[in-house]
Amino acid sequence: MNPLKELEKFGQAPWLDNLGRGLVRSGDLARLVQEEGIKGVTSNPAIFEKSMGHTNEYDDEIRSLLDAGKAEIGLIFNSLAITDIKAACDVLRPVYDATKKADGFVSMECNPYLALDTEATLVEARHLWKEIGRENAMIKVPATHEGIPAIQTLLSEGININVTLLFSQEMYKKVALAYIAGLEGLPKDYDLSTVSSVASFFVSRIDAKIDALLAKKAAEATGDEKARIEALAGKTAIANAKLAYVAYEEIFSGPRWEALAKRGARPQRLLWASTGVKSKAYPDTLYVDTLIGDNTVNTMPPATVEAFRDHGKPAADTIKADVEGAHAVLAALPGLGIDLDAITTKLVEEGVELFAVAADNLFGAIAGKCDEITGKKLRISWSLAGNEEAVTAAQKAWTKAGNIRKVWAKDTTIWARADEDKWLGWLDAPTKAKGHQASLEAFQAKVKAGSWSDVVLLGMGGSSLGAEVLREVLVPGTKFHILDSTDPDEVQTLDKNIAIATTLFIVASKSGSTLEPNLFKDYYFDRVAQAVGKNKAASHFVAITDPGSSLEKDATAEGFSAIFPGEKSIGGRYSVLSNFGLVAAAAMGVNIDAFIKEALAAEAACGPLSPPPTNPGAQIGIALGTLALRGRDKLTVLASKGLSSFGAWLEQLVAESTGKLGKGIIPFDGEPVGSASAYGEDRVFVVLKLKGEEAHDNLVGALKPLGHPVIEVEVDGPYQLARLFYIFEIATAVAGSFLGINPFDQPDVEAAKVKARALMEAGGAKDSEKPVFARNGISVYADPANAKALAGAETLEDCLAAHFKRVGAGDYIALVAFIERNAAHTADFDAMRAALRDKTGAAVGLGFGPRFLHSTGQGYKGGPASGVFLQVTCKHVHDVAVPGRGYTFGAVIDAQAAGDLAVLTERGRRAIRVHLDTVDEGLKTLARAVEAALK
Ligand SMILES: O=C(CO)[C@@H](O)[C@H](O)[C@H](O)[C@H](O)COP(=O)(O)O
Ligand SMILES: O=C[C@H](O)COP(=O)(O)O
Repeated sequence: MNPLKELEKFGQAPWLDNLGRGLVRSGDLARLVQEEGIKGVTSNPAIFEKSMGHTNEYDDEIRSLLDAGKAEIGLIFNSLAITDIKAACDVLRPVYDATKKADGFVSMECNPYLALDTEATLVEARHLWKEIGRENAMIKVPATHEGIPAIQTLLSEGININVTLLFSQEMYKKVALAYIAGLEGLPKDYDLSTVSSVASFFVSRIDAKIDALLAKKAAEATGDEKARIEALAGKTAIANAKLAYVAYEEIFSGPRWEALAKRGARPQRLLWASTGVKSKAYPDTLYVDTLIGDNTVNTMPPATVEAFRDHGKPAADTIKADVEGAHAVLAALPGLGIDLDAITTKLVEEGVELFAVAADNLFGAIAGKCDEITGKKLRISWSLAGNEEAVTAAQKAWTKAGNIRKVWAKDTTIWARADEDKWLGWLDAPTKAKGHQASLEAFQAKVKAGSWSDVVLLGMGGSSLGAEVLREVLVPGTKFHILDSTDPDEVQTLDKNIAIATTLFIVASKSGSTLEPNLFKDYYFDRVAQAVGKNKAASHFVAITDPGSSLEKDATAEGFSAIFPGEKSIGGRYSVLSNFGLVAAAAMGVNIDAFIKEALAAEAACGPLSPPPTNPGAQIGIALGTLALRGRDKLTVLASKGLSSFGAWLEQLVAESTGKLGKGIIPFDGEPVGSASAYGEDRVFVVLKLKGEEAHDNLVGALKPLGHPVIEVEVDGPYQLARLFYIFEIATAVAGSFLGINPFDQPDVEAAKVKARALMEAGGAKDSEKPVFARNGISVYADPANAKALAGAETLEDCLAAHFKRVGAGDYIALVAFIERNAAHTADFDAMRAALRDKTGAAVGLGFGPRFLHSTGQGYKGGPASGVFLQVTCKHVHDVAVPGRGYTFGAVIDAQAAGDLAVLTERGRRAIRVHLDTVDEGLKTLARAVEAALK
């Protein structure tokens, strides 16, 4: 007779420790059940890793899940695994029926990441039980200290439990008692025969550990002692199992148990797991032959099933043989310095870890499959220039610590343990956007029907930069304008470019209280009222603002045509995939459905179960964080034409998120490209590329051999912009963890705002101090500390030379200009940036005020003290009054410049101001002077 089938006679059920789609589909499992006497199936993360990660058997289901928009890795895994478990349950159902619910079970393990979390295990186990929906399923919960209470609770809810990762007698007893207590917790009239449980006692792993120690001891011993030690090899695991069986017989007898048995309860069977031999020195059926006993299970890997069927030795109660000898084996260990308790404790820890690693690999493999099936639309390539090891080690550490899951669990311990958990609403912003896609599309239709000649978005920083990128990348040339400057020239330029009577205005401000958008609103409301009449003006206005903000109140009172809510748990710079970007996108004619789909794909790719090696956001963040700690903290953005606007948004995200407490990654966007040798040792390059476009390829090619780290991200088309937004949000949050800061506050933006407000209240900024230099309509101002550095300077060139002479290794330069942001001015500054970079070797940033105050301004003031600043202000020849405020835009921008400089100098930063009486001409003179100063 087939030895496998014979086991039944001796009360043991052979189960198969394997599951996969092919096994079920091919009919092999049914054959094993019908012909070979297999009575159950166990699965675990390592088993699923083999079947899902290394076959194509799941491709069809993955494809249809992806088509249905279900791209999250955990969701895909659960769906694939549950399909298999259900199918296997159906194959085993005849066994379940024939044995009157005593056998025929299929086990699915709870997510191993939850092994040390009672509450999460409960949620997961209940969910799996419900989803599988089969009476002959078992949910596997590990026998950790946290697992035991969950096991008892789940059993008391009538859920079948396979208790896994059991190694010690002590834990086994706790598990058996938890089973009894669980059954006792069920209602008095509950049919206890419907609840089943097995206690999976692991075998071969114990021998693997102990034998190694014995071998060491034997090597040190001689003669009889050596022989005695050698004779112990391959004995501990079996001895341990024998004693567990003794405990089993004790626990499942006596009055407490009998009371339950009378109500139909079945004893919790001991299941021998890990029964494939690990050492070739042992017979391959060792852990079956020796562990046969009444009411037991042995779950065997396929090779052991085959071996036992071929030459197994079924016999009655081998488990009960020589219990004395088993005691003697275990008693001999302490004398050899082997602490079995310590080893079994370690084995549980390792078991949890091993399954977590298997899950990492499994989820990574699923992520890889998804990319393979959909065709990877976002590709990352690296050249880490000597930092590979550090980055890989960091990636491993992040995987091991489960830090991506911690990000999603809003666990503040990975940042600065501040209030980071309150600012993570952006993590599932794409999912939420999908939920209100219809309202966005309705708004889009309304805007279209309105036949507006122009749409203008009024806002700052996080409320406007995303919209700017959306316009430039997705609908370039559209008459969608953005105003984010208080410079009177810039306001007037916009005025000239729009038809005021037929323009729709979107006032965007999360807080609703930011000065600039409120001034813009007052100004344009007045202008529209003049053009179309006071009572019609409000119909030309829409607001995007957080619920309860002052802007919401004003917009409601004034009767704006629509008010879109922001979300309080999403800070401005993380808000582009919420209404702040999406309402703007709708207004400018972006295909909302296509955009949200791409965002959802990124959310899925960066999800909690997407481990760092396959999680694009985590990968970039870990690299940026590691590199920053190694001195590569000047993030230089190089982009292809179609993505050239992305850098401005990225600058805000990175600088405002990381630049604080004297630390930070300082971003540089739009710096004119130079020769590879012009870049310092403190750079890290992020290259953004739209497929088919070139992104400074020659420079990038030359940077790598010079040892500069380069991270290249290529996307297939413009709509993958949504992925870039999301991935860099994750990357920034992850990089922030490396710096140990809170990536969601912006303490130093406020400092400059306070100063500017105080100046306005005091009647505006005034040049009370004597300039250090003044000639031909250009004057240079400096506070006493900075003036010292300019001492003796007689010309503008002298001042600049003395100022920039202070730039040292690792420093950066920032040109901050409170003048109109336009192409001509940018070109003049670009010339200065290139010259300064080439001469000093420092990274050179450019920011137009007040726009940059809501962006890089945070990093400049709060980040490392390595900045050297040149502020440029100008005289306002044609100033513009802000209605109802009693002051002009010119006065505001002057106060903002003065406020910013005051904070910089207060903090001891190297900063001077150059004031231009005539901006266009003055700027050209300044550019020439910079050039001359560097000679
Ligand atoms: O379901 C169970 C135990 O309940 C099994 O799948 C159990 O996890 C496996 O037997 C073991 O993980 C296999 O262990 P090993 O052979 O890798 O040491
Ligand atoms: O980045 C955010 C800006 O400081 C603007 O803030 P706000 O949206 O509250 O107006």
